[in-house]
Amino acid sequence: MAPIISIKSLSKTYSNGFKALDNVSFDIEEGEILALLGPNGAGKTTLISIICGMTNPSGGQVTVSGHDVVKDFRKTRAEIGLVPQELTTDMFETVFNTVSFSRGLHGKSPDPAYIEQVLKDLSLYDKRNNALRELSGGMKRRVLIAKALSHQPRILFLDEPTAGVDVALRKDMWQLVERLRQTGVTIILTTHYIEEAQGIADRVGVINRGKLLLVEEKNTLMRKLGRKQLSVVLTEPIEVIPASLAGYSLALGEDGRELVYEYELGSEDGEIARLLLAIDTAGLKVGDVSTRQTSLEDIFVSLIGEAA
Ligand SMILES: Nc1ncnc2c1ncn2[C@@H]1O[C@H](COP(=O)(O)OP(=O)(O)OP(=O)(O)O)[C@@H](O)[C@H]1O
Repeated sequence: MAPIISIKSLSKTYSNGFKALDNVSFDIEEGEILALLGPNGAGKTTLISIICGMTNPSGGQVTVSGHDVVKDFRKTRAEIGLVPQELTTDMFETVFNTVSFSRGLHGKSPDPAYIEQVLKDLSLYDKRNNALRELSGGMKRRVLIAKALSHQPRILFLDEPTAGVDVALRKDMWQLVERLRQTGVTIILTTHYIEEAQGIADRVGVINRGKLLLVEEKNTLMRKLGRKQLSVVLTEPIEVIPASLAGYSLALGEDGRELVYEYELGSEDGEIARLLLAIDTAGLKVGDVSTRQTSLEDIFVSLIGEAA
């Protein structure tokens, strides 16, 4: 199947000479959830702005459903909903009118029943006749999402949707993303809450200083770069690791009570049992054992560190 979004050799140099994107190429498949990760200033918003036709690229091309985002702006923009980081709209307008108006801007005929449903889905229905200035920060965030969904887009961009929102709203947002995924909407999100991306994304892209470092299936990435740690707490401290355990790459904790063993995911077949037996044979008494798995955040931090 042809990708829904295709990005080829995309570059962006701002008028002040700053290169925000450098030769970025990748495809986005219909129906997937892609998490774009990167530190502040990496170029994520610039990339999203170009795909949404709000910023012109300096080089390269982006197509949405086969249409060029610059030449066929109206066609491509109609397929996209964008949830920006901030609400910039008339604060005296009501919630319902704001969202309805957004639908009209994308050239769709009015559909009050659909707008009502969107407001209900986002727990905004009770506030439909309130002016935006009367809403809390969290509710304004919900209005941003309602606006982005007002014209039934096939693609939804969420730029930092959960930054600065409370736990309940974050949960609601991820549930909404999950519901939209089930209806076949393609979702691209940026977030600094990497553990949330780990939970919801099908694929992960990492951008740093305008360059795409990788884009990969989340599970493949976790398998390739993920590691596990086994921590064995001893009842009595030791000064050195016994020679009989030299075959295992063990690290001894500072207090001499903890042996840490790192291994690759998927390679644990029988190895842990052998190690525990070897520890016992070496005369060490085990008080506690625990494991820890590398998170997407650990992988992200090491990727960004390597690229620095
Ligand atoms: N209009 C502009 N003119 C000049 N430089 C810009 C402009 N817009 C963005 N930049 C610069 O381009 C770089 C990328 O910015 P961008 O907003 O795309 O990053 P980001 O990855 O979205 O960051 P964040 O996570 O902080 O939102 C930054 O260094 C930023 O200062």
